[in-house]
Amino acid sequence: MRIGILTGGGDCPGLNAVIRAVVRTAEGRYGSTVVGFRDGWRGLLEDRKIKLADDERTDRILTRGGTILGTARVNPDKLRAGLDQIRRTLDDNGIEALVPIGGEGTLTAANWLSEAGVPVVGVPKTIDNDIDCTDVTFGFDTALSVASDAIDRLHTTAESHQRVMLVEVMGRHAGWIALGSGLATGAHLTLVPEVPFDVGEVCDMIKKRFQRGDSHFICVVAEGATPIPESMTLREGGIDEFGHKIFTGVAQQLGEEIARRIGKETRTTVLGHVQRGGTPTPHDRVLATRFGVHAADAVHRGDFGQMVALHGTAIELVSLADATRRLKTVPPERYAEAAAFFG
Ligand SMILES: Nc1ncnc2c1ncn2[C@@H]1O[C@H](COP(=O)(O)OP(=O)(O)OP(=O)(O)O)[C@@H](O)[C@H]1O
Ligand SMILES: O=P(O)(O)OC[C@H]1O[C@](O)(CO)[C@@H](O)[C@@H]1O
Ligand SMILES: [Mg+2]
Repeated sequence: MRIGILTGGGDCPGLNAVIRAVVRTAEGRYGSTVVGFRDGWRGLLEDRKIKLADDERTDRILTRGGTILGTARVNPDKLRAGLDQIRRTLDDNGIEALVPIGGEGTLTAANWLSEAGVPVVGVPKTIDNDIDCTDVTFGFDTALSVASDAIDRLHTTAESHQRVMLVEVMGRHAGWIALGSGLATGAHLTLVPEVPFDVGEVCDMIKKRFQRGDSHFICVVAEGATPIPESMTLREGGIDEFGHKIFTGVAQQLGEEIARRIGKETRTTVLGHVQRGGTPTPHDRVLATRFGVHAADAVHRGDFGQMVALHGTAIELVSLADATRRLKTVPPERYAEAAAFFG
Protein backbone atom coordinates (compact mmCIF):
# COMPACT_ATOMS: atom_id res chain seq x y z
CA MET A 1 0.00 0.00 0.00
CA ARG A 2 1.00 3.68 -0.29
CA ILE A 3 1.10 5.65 2.95
CA GLY A 4 1.34 9.43 3.32
CA ILE A 5 3.19 10.95 6.28
CA LEU A 6 3.51 14.56 7.45
CA THR A 7 4.69 16.57 10.45
CA GLY A 8 2.52 19.49 11.66
CA GLY A 9 2.72 22.30 14.22
CA GLY A 10 5.99 23.21 15.96
CA ASP A 11 8.91 20.88 15.36
CA CYS A 12 10.05 18.57 18.13
CA PRO A 13 13.06 16.31 18.76
CA GLY A 14 12.13 12.78 17.68
CA LEU A 15 10.02 13.59 14.60
CA ASN A 16 12.68 12.14 12.30
CA ALA A 17 12.90 9.01 14.43
CA VAL A 18 9.15 8.46 13.87
CA ILE A 19 9.50 9.02 10.12
CA ARG A 20 12.38 6.52 9.96
CA ALA A 21 10.46 3.92 11.95
CA VAL A 22 7.29 4.25 9.84
CA VAL A 23 9.29 3.96 6.58
CA ARG A 24 11.33 1.02 7.79
CA THR A 25 8.39 -0.91 9.22
CA ALA A 26 6.06 -0.19 6.30
CA GLU A 27 8.62 -1.11 3.67
CA GLY A 28 10.50 -3.89 5.47
CA ARG A 29 7.58 -5.63 7.16
CA TYR A 30 4.80 -5.04 4.62
CA GLY A 31 6.43 -4.05 1.31
CA SER A 32 4.57 -0.72 1.38
CA THR A 33 5.69 2.68 0.09
CA VAL A 34 5.79 5.89 2.15
CA VAL A 35 5.35 9.35 0.64
CA GLY A 36 6.32 12.34 2.78
CA PHE A 37 4.23 15.52 2.41
CA ARG A 38 6.22 18.73 2.90
CA ASP A 39 5.46 21.41 5.49
CA GLY A 40 2.58 19.86 7.36
CA TRP A 41 -0.96 20.18 6.02
CA ARG A 42 0.28 22.72 3.49
CA GLY A 43 2.00 19.93 1.54
CA LEU A 44 -1.32 18.11 1.20
CA LEU A 45 -3.09 21.26 0.05
CA GLU A 46 -0.36 22.02 -2.50
CA ASP A 47 0.57 18.43 -3.42
CA ARG A 48 4.23 18.84 -2.49
CA LYS A 49 5.87 15.60 -1.48
CA ILE A 50 8.97 13.39 -1.53
CA LYS A 51 9.17 9.63 -1.82
CA LEU A 52 10.84 8.15 1.24
CA ALA A 53 12.82 4.92 1.07
CA ASP A 54 14.26 2.54 3.62
CA ASP A 55 17.81 3.48 2.68
CA GLU A 56 20.93 4.71 4.44
CA ARG A 57 19.78 8.35 4.23
CA THR A 58 16.55 7.59 6.08
CA ASP A 59 18.36 5.32 8.51
CA ARG A 60 20.65 8.17 9.59
CA ILE A 61 17.91 10.61 10.56
CA LEU A 62 17.27 8.76 13.84
CA THR A 63 19.36 11.16 15.93
CA ARG A 64 18.65 14.33 13.95
CA GLY A 65 16.47 17.04 15.51
CA GLY A 66 13.75 18.88 13.58
CA THR A 67 11.91 17.24 10.71
CA ILE A 68 13.27 16.37 7.26
CA LEU A 69 9.75 16.96 5.89
CA GLY A 70 9.49 20.51 7.19
CA THR A 71 6.51 21.68 9.19
CA ALA A 72 4.11 24.61 9.06
CA ARG A 73 0.94 26.01 10.54
CA VAL A 74 -2.09 26.64 8.31
CA ASN A 75 -5.09 28.64 9.46
CA PRO A 76 -7.66 25.98 10.53
CA ASP A 77 -10.48 27.59 8.49
CA LYS A 78 -8.31 27.55 5.35
CA LEU A 79 -7.44 23.92 6.00
CA ARG A 80 -11.09 22.92 6.42
CA ALA A 81 -11.98 24.81 3.24
CA GLY A 82 -9.38 22.68 1.44
CA LEU A 83 -10.96 19.26 2.07
CA ASP A 84 -11.62 18.62 -1.64
CA GLN A 85 -8.04 19.53 -2.51
CA ILE A 86 -6.72 17.20 0.21
CA ARG A 87 -8.84 14.34 -1.16
CA ARG A 88 -7.54 15.10 -4.69
CA THR A 89 -3.91 15.03 -3.50
CA LEU A 90 -4.46 11.71 -1.74
CA ASP A 91 -6.23 10.20 -4.80
CA ASP A 92 -3.68 11.51 -7.31
CA ASN A 93 -0.86 9.95 -5.28
CA GLY A 94 -2.69 6.69 -4.62
CA ILE A 95 -2.43 7.26 -0.85
CA GLU A 96 -4.49 4.71 1.09
CA ALA A 97 -3.60 5.86 4.60
CA LEU A 98 -2.24 9.01 6.21
CA VAL A 99 0.04 9.28 9.26
CA PRO A 100 0.06 12.85 10.62
CA ILE A 101 2.58 13.46 13.42
CA GLY A 102 1.79 16.52 15.50
CA GLY A 103 0.42 18.25 18.53
CA GLU A 104 -3.18 18.77 19.59
CA GLY A 105 -3.91 20.98 16.58
CA THR A 106 -2.53 18.55 14.01
CA LEU A 107 -4.33 15.68 15.73
CA THR A 108 -7.60 17.66 15.84
CA ALA A 109 -7.26 18.14 12.10
CA ALA A 110 -6.45 14.41 11.77
CA ASN A 111 -9.65 13.57 13.65
CA TRP A 112 -11.66 15.89 11.42
CA LEU A 113 -10.20 14.20 8.31
CA SER A 114 -10.90 10.79 9.80
CA GLU A 115 -14.53 11.77 10.40
CA ALA A 116 -14.63 12.93 6.78
CA GLY A 117 -13.65 9.38 5.74
CA VAL A 118 -9.87 9.69 5.29
CA PRO A 119 -8.01 6.66 6.76
CA VAL A 120 -5.75 8.19 9.41
CA VAL A 121 -3.45 6.97 12.21
CA GLY A 122 -2.07 9.84 14.33
CA VAL A 123 1.22 10.09 16.20
CA PRO A 124 1.38 12.55 19.14
CA LYS A 125 4.38 14.88 19.41
CA THR A 126 5.09 17.86 21.61
CA ILE A 127 7.74 19.09 23.97
CA ASP A 128 4.88 20.51 26.07
CA ASN A 129 3.61 16.99 26.94
CA ASP A 130 0.03 18.27 26.93
CA ILE A 131 -1.64 15.62 24.76
CA ASP A 132 -4.24 13.60 26.55
CA CYS A 133 -4.59 9.80 26.62
CA THR A 134 -0.84 9.13 26.43
CA ASP A 135 1.43 9.00 29.48
CA VAL A 136 4.00 11.15 27.75
CA THR A 137 4.96 12.49 24.32
CA PHE A 138 8.40 12.32 22.73
CA GLY A 139 10.26 15.63 22.76
CA PHE A 140 9.33 16.29 26.38
CA ASP A 141 12.34 14.45 27.82
CA THR A 142 14.69 16.38 25.53
CA ALA A 143 13.15 19.73 26.46
CA LEU A 144 13.26 18.80 30.15
CA SER A 145 16.90 17.92 29.87
CA VAL A 146 17.81 21.18 28.05
CA ALA A 147 15.85 23.28 30.55
CA SER A 148 17.33 21.45 33.55
CA ASP A 149 20.87 21.89 32.27
CA ALA A 150 20.28 25.62 31.81
CA ILE A 151 18.75 26.04 35.28
CA ASP A 152 21.63 24.13 36.92
CA ARG A 153 23.95 26.71 35.36
CA LEU A 154 21.83 29.64 36.52
CA HIS A 155 22.00 28.42 40.13
CA THR A 156 25.76 29.02 40.34
CA THR A 157 25.76 32.48 38.82
CA ALA A 158 22.68 33.55 40.84
CA GLU A 159 24.37 32.34 44.03
CA SER A 160 27.53 34.27 43.29
CA HIS A 161 25.62 37.54 42.89
CA GLN A 162 22.84 36.89 45.44
CA ARG A 163 20.33 37.50 42.67
CA VAL A 164 16.78 36.56 41.89
CA MET A 165 16.82 34.68 38.59
CA LEU A 166 13.71 33.98 36.55
CA VAL A 167 13.83 31.34 33.82
CA GLU A 168 11.06 31.21 31.27
CA VAL A 169 10.47 27.80 29.73
CA MET A 170 7.96 26.68 27.09
CA GLY A 171 4.52 25.51 28.07
CA ARG A 172 1.66 27.36 26.45
CA HIS A 173 -1.29 25.72 28.22
CA ALA A 174 0.45 23.18 30.45
CA GLY A 175 3.33 23.54 32.88
CA TRP A 176 4.95 20.11 32.50
CA ILE A 177 8.38 21.41 31.44
CA ALA A 178 8.36 24.02 34.23
CA LEU A 179 7.20 21.49 36.82
CA GLY A 180 9.77 18.86 35.81
CA SER A 181 12.74 21.17 35.41
CA GLY A 182 11.86 23.02 38.64
CA LEU A 183 11.82 19.76 40.59
CA ALA A 184 14.93 18.41 38.87
CA THR A 185 17.01 21.49 39.65
CA GLY A 186 15.73 22.47 43.08
CA ALA A 187 14.06 25.71 41.94
CA HIS A 188 12.69 27.86 44.77
CA LEU A 189 9.41 28.52 42.94
CA THR A 190 7.73 27.19 39.80
CA LEU A 191 4.89 29.01 38.10
CA VAL A 192 2.61 27.12 35.70
CA PRO A 193 -0.34 28.14 33.50
CA GLU A 194 -2.70 25.95 35.54
CA VAL A 195 -2.26 27.97 38.77
CA PRO A 196 -2.40 31.80 38.50
CA PHE A 197 0.21 33.42 40.74
CA ASP A 198 -0.03 36.29 43.21
CA VAL A 199 2.93 38.70 42.82
CA GLY A 200 2.63 39.75 46.47
CA GLU A 201 3.07 36.13 47.59
CA VAL A 202 6.02 35.66 45.22
CA CYS A 203 7.70 38.77 46.67
CA ASP A 204 7.09 37.62 50.28
CA MET A 205 8.62 34.24 49.48
CA ILE A 206 11.73 35.87 48.03
CA LYS A 207 12.09 38.28 50.97
CA LYS A 208 11.80 35.44 53.50
CA ARG A 209 14.42 33.38 51.71
CA PHE A 210 16.97 36.20 51.75
CA GLN A 211 16.08 37.11 55.38
CA ARG A 212 16.93 33.52 56.34
CA GLY A 213 20.39 34.16 54.89
CA ASP A 214 19.96 32.13 51.74
CA SER A 215 22.01 33.32 48.82
CA HIS A 216 19.76 33.29 45.78
CA PHE A 217 16.30 32.61 44.39
CA ILE A 218 15.51 30.66 41.24
CA CYS A 219 12.00 30.93 39.81
CA VAL A 220 10.98 28.77 36.85
CA VAL A 221 8.12 30.33 34.88
CA ALA A 222 6.13 28.59 32.15
CA GLU A 223 5.55 30.94 29.21
CA GLY A 224 1.78 30.58 29.67
CA ALA A 225 1.76 31.40 33.42
CA THR A 226 -0.46 34.33 34.36
CA PRO A 227 -0.86 36.49 37.47
CA ILE A 228 -4.16 36.68 39.31
CA PRO A 229 -5.80 39.79 37.78
CA GLU A 230 -5.70 41.93 40.93
CA SER A 231 -1.97 41.37 41.51
CA MET A 232 -0.42 42.48 38.18
CA THR A 233 -1.41 43.02 34.54
CA LEU A 234 0.63 41.53 31.70
CA ARG A 235 0.99 43.40 28.40
CA GLU A 236 -1.47 42.20 25.75
CA GLY A 237 0.02 40.58 22.65
CA GLY A 238 -3.11 39.71 20.71
CA ILE A 239 -3.72 36.60 18.62
CA ASP A 240 -1.68 35.41 15.62
CA GLU A 241 -3.08 34.38 12.22
CA PHE A 242 -3.32 30.75 13.36
CA GLY A 243 -5.45 31.59 16.38
CA HIS A 244 -2.66 31.31 18.99
CA LYS A 245 -2.19 33.84 21.78
CA ILE A 246 0.99 35.92 21.32
CA PHE A 247 2.96 35.95 24.58
CA THR A 248 4.62 39.15 25.81
CA GLY A 249 7.20 37.68 28.21
CA VAL A 250 5.71 36.87 31.62
CA ALA A 251 9.08 36.18 33.29
CA GLN A 252 10.63 39.49 32.21
CA GLN A 253 7.55 41.44 33.37
CA LEU A 254 7.40 39.57 36.66
CA GLY A 255 11.13 40.17 37.22
CA GLU A 256 10.66 43.92 36.69
CA GLU A 257 7.72 43.94 39.09
CA ILE A 258 9.71 42.08 41.78
CA ALA A 259 12.60 44.55 41.45
CA ARG A 260 10.17 47.47 41.72
CA ARG A 261 8.34 46.08 44.76
CA ILE A 262 11.18 44.73 46.90
CA GLY A 263 14.30 46.27 45.36
CA LYS A 264 16.02 42.94 44.68
CA GLU A 265 18.28 42.62 41.69
CA THR A 266 16.58 40.33 39.15
CA ARG A 267 17.73 38.75 35.89
CA THR A 268 15.57 36.90 33.38
CA THR A 269 16.54 34.14 30.95
CA VAL A 270 14.11 33.04 28.25
CA LEU A 271 15.10 29.61 26.99
CA GLY A 272 12.77 29.67 23.98
CA HIS A 273 13.36 27.43 20.99
CA VAL A 274 16.64 26.03 22.24
CA GLN A 275 14.36 23.61 24.16
CA ARG A 276 12.95 22.33 20.87
CA GLY A 277 16.11 22.14 18.80
CA GLY A 278 18.91 19.62 18.52
CA THR A 279 19.20 15.90 18.91
CA PRO A 280 16.58 13.96 20.89
CA THR A 281 17.58 12.21 24.12
CA PRO A 282 17.83 8.40 24.00
CA HIS A 283 14.48 8.23 25.83
CA ASP A 284 12.80 10.28 23.09
CA ARG A 285 14.49 8.31 20.30
CA VAL A 286 13.15 5.08 21.78
CA LEU A 287 9.61 6.41 22.32
CA ALA A 288 9.45 8.02 18.87
CA THR A 289 10.74 4.84 17.23
CA ARG A 290 8.21 2.68 19.06
CA PHE A 291 5.39 5.09 18.11
CA GLY A 292 6.49 4.85 14.46
CA VAL A 293 6.57 1.04 14.43
CA HIS A 294 3.13 0.79 16.04
CA ALA A 295 1.65 3.45 13.73
CA ALA A 296 2.82 1.49 10.67
CA ASP A 297 1.41 -1.73 12.13
CA ALA A 298 -1.93 -0.02 12.88
CA VAL A 299 -2.14 1.29 9.30
CA HIS A 300 -1.67 -2.21 7.89
CA ARG A 301 -4.26 -3.66 10.26
CA GLY A 302 -6.69 -0.94 9.13
CA ASP A 303 -7.03 0.52 12.65
CA PHE A 304 -7.97 4.01 11.47
CA GLY A 305 -9.18 7.04 13.42
CA GLN A 306 -6.69 6.09 16.14
CA MET A 307 -3.56 7.57 17.73
CA VAL A 308 -0.61 5.64 19.14
CA ALA A 309 -0.11 6.24 22.86
CA LEU A 310 2.17 5.16 25.70
CA HIS A 311 0.40 3.46 28.61
CA GLY A 312 2.89 2.30 31.22
CA THR A 313 5.45 0.49 29.10
CA ALA A 314 3.05 -0.56 26.32
CA ILE A 315 2.22 1.29 23.11
CA GLU A 316 -1.54 1.12 22.55
CA LEU A 317 -4.13 2.79 20.35
CA VAL A 318 -6.63 5.40 21.53
CA SER A 319 -9.29 7.08 19.42
CA LEU A 320 -8.31 10.46 17.99
CA ALA A 321 -11.65 11.80 19.19
CA ASP A 322 -10.82 10.88 22.81
CA ALA A 323 -7.24 12.10 22.59
CA THR A 324 -8.23 15.55 21.30
CA ARG A 325 -11.19 16.20 23.59
CA ARG A 326 -9.09 18.04 26.17
CA LEU A 327 -5.50 18.96 26.92
CA LYS A 328 -3.51 17.12 29.58
CA THR A 329 -2.63 19.81 32.09
CA VAL A 330 -0.73 19.59 35.38
CA PRO A 331 -3.15 18.28 38.05
CA PRO A 332 -3.26 20.07 41.44
CA GLU A 333 -1.72 17.08 43.26
CA ARG A 334 1.35 17.15 41.01
CA TYR A 335 1.79 20.89 41.59
CA ALA A 336 1.42 20.28 45.34
CA GLU A 337 4.37 17.87 45.22
CA ALA A 338 6.56 20.59 43.74
CA ALA A 339 5.22 23.17 46.20
CA ALA A 340 6.83 21.24 49.07
CA PHE A 341 10.13 22.72 47.83
CA PHE A 342 9.00 26.32 47.30
CA GLY A 343 10.52 29.14 49.32
N1 LIG B 1 -9.58 22.87 15.13
C1 LIG B 1 -8.87 22.62 14.03
N2 LIG B 1 -9.49 22.22 12.90
C2 LIG B 1 -8.79 21.98 11.77
N3 LIG B 1 -7.46 22.09 11.69
C3 LIG B 1 -6.81 22.47 12.77
C4 LIG B 1 -7.46 22.75 14.00
N4 LIG B 1 -6.53 23.11 14.92
C5 LIG B 1 -5.36 23.05 14.28
N5 LIG B 1 -5.51 22.67 13.00
C6 LIG B 1 -4.45 22.52 11.99
O1 LIG B 1 -3.32 21.88 12.56
C7 LIG B 1 -2.18 22.74 12.42
C8 LIG B 1 -1.24 22.54 13.56
O2 LIG B 1 -1.86 22.97 14.77
P1 LIG B 1 -0.99 23.81 15.83
O3 LIG B 1 -0.40 25.00 15.14
O4 LIG B 1 -1.82 24.04 17.02
O5 LIG B 1 0.20 22.82 16.12
P2 LIG B 1 0.19 21.48 16.94
O6 LIG B 1 0.06 20.35 16.02
O7 LIG B 1 -0.81 21.58 18.04
O8 LIG B 1 1.64 21.52 17.51
P3 LIG B 1 2.15 22.52 18.70
O9 LIG B 1 2.39 21.59 19.83
O10 LIG B 1 3.38 23.13 18.15
O11 LIG B 1 1.06 23.51 18.96
C9 LIG B 1 -2.76 24.14 12.32
O12 LIG B 1 -1.88 25.03 11.70
C10 LIG B 1 -4.02 23.89 11.50
O13 LIG B 1 -3.71 23.80 10.14
O1 LIG C 1 7.33 29.70 17.92
P1 LIG C 1 6.39 28.69 17.39
O2 LIG C 1 7.05 27.71 16.47
O3 LIG C 1 5.17 29.25 16.79
O4 LIG C 1 5.89 27.77 18.58
C1 LIG C 1 5.96 28.07 19.92
C2 LIG C 1 5.08 27.11 20.69
O5 LIG C 1 5.29 25.78 20.30
C3 LIG C 1 5.52 24.97 21.43
O6 LIG C 1 6.89 24.75 21.53
C4 LIG C 1 4.85 23.66 21.31
O7 LIG C 1 5.44 22.97 20.26
C5 LIG C 1 5.00 25.80 22.59
O8 LIG C 1 5.55 25.47 23.81
C6 LIG C 1 5.32 27.19 22.13
O9 LIG C 1 4.47 28.14 22.73
MG1 LIG D 1 -1.03 23.39 19.15
